[in-house]
Amino acid sequence: MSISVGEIFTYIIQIKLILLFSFISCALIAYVHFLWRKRKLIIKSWNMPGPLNLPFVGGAYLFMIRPEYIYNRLTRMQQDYPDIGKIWFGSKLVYFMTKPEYIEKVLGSTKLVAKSDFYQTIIQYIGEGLLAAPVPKWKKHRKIIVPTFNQKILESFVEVFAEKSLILNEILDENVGKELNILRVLSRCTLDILCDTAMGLKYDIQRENANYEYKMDKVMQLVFLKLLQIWNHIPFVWRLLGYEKKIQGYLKTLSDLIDKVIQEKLEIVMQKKNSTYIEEETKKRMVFLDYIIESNEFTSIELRDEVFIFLFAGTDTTASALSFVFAVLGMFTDVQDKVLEEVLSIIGPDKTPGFEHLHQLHYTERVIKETLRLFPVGAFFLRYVSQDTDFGDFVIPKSSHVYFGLVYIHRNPKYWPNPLKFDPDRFLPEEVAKRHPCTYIPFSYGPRNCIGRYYAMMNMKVIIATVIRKFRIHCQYKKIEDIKLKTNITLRFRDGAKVSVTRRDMSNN
Ligand code: HEM
Repeated sequence: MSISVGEIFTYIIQIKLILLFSFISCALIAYVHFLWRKRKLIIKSWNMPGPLNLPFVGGAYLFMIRPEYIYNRLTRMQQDYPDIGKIWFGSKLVYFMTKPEYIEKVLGSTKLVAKSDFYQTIIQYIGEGLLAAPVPKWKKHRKIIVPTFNQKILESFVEVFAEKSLILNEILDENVGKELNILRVLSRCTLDILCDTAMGLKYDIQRENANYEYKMDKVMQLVFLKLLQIWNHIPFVWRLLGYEKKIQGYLKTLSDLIDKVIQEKLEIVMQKKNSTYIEEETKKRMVFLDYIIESNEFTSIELRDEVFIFLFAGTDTTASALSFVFAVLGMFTDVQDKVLEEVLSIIGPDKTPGFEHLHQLHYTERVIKETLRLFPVGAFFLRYVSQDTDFGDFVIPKSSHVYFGLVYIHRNPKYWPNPLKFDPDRFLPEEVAKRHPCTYIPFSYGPRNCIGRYYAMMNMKVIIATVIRKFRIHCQYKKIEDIKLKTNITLRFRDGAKVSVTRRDMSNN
């Protein structure tokens, strides 16, 4: 029996129709299943405003744009839905809030300390250190780590901040008059400082050319892409695009540094154990890594994860914040002159900055705070809502997530009049007292806030004081509006910092 060409054609059409029908049916069943599984969240969040959600992807289609524009879109979303809004990101219900009272309710709670599932990507590549750790581990580790940054220990770090800032000055001196990649120079400096202070190991990272900061930046860019571009959640697509190979390549160099840090430290600890005489000096220099090793509470993987998270959270953030401070000082010469004047009057023209000086640098501190208001380098973070939480007018249901985007929170005209004006006096104590504490949260807020905030402030003051006495800082941007932002987890200049330095003639500054 022979089959005609026409019949073959009809069969093919029929098979195609069956396949199409099966596909649509499967998609429909999957979608109904999704709606059924998420019914409680859907019903409870029904009246909350937010952008249009499409089946399967929710509002994630909004982020199908060039990565450098994603943060702007997130900021616009906060602006479009004042106080609070919601978006479905795939199967995740995410609230974004800007009203300080709401923010306080979440961040101030001792019950809502879990990080959102979005941190799984951080865990996958950087590990389960404090920043992303699940709650039981976080509680145990935070209790051990907090005392390793107490005032006495911080005080002993000032000497290192100053010593490493002098190397930074040498590097700046070699680059006088050139437009610098200031973020890179500062990242090397803060990494050098962190290895010496928190890890107790002396390296010469500022002079070495290992490019740790470059690779860390790349890792963060890729983590950010994986977080916010939903197709990257599919492992096959992520690999196909070549991102897995790239990120593993960058991670290799960072892993080598972490292994080196831990290996050297363990050797020192062993030597100490085997020696009957422990020098007073060694005892005095016990720091973060010594304490966590000697606590015997960390497995080798946990130790590695904590070192990694501190190398990232403690260096990239501070360097990024400083790069914005430098840009601001370069843009507003009157502010720069006032900072210099304060540094000269409190520390003097040549004296090494000491702990006793730092709390007297009031104006410098206000400049740093105002910079962190406009450029909150820990640009966003998320929490997981582990129980229904009543906000009076509405309830945020269990199993949803909350997104905090700091640029909009810090530039919200409702709480910050003339928000783009750079005005350090917003941080005079009497002005601060007028505001709700959650209008300004550069170091987050509540029990899971930044563990290194005092360290960071002291580190920044020493670096600024050291640099400003030797160099005049210049920046090509003229006003805050000119600085376009992007983020790779931490905040960055979209078009570079455009900062340069010239030597200061101290006879007329
Ligand atoms: C200007 C500098 C810094 C800024 C703006 C900053 C900002 C932040 C923010 C916003 C968070 C909360 C992140 C989240 O909830 O996901 C955080 C957490 C954290 N920061 Fe910082 N940080 C800075 C410097 C540092 C330094 C110097 C260290 C360490 C020496 C550090 C260590 C950490 C750690 C370990 C966490 C996680 C805390 C926890 O979950 O318990 N940070 N930081």
